[in-house]
Amino acid sequence: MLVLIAASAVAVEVPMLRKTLVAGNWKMNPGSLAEATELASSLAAHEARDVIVFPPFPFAHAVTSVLGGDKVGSQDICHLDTKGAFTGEVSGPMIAALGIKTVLVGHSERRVFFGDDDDVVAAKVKQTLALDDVTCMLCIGETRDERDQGITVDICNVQLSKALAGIDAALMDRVVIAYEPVWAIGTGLVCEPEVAQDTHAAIRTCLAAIYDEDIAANVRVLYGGSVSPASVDDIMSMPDIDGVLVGGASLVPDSFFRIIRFEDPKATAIAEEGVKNIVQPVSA
Ligand SMILES: O=C(CO)COP(=O)(O)O
Repeated sequence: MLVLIAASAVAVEVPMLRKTLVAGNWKMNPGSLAEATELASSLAAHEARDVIVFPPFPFAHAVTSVLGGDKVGSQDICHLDTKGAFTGEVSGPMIAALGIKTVLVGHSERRVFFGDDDDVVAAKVKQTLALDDVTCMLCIGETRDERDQGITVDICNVQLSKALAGIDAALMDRVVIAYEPVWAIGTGLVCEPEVAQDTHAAIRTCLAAIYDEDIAANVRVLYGGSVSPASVDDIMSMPDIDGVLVGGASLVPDSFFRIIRFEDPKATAIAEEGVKNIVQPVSA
């Protein structure tokens, strides 16, 4: 994706830069409200980049008070467009009432342990995007068995196509994809950066087929699965990886801070290239 910048009466091309995003999925952690607010408070000082944390529902209000709704996400959303007798469910409007601006949908733990199939995931995407100004972070990814069978891209394509069925192109600026190979989650087995890059590129190809090249180039695609301070820089050096969705390491402040401060060679290179282009002299 290239954008035109007018400088000194010439239009020069610089690559479009997708904004990076680091997200921490706390899952069913930490064990107390005091720990949750302490974790949130320690993060409040680290605002250099886009960062979002997903606390458990009962802690969401307190964490939002510390960090603000822009930096807090909901781990789930009810797939139904209603209120009423649905014990344990949390609706979109309830989430929005907290000022939360991002909802995680389709995490493999929801798919595997709580039966969120592709239809439920699609309904949750719809409920999220029906909320004003709320982003849907849609998780997709293959199991070990599916990778071994060589069907990783097929699985991602099916999950993407089904989750986004009926979602208008105009809403895609409120969708972030999180590619999380199931076998890499919580196992310490990070997907090799080049291997993850191939899948991210395939995800963009799929988005281009569903929508168009522009949307494919602009949607942020994050990687998740055993991301750590040791692996984040290599992962983030890949051209189609725009951020990371972190589980375990997001609960350890020093680890998460290091992840937030990942080295960003793409931004540096693009910034330098942009400056070079913008100062290029006008030829006679
Ligand atoms: O599932 C994840 C984030 O949603 C990844 O978890 P881990 O970083 O603990 O592997």
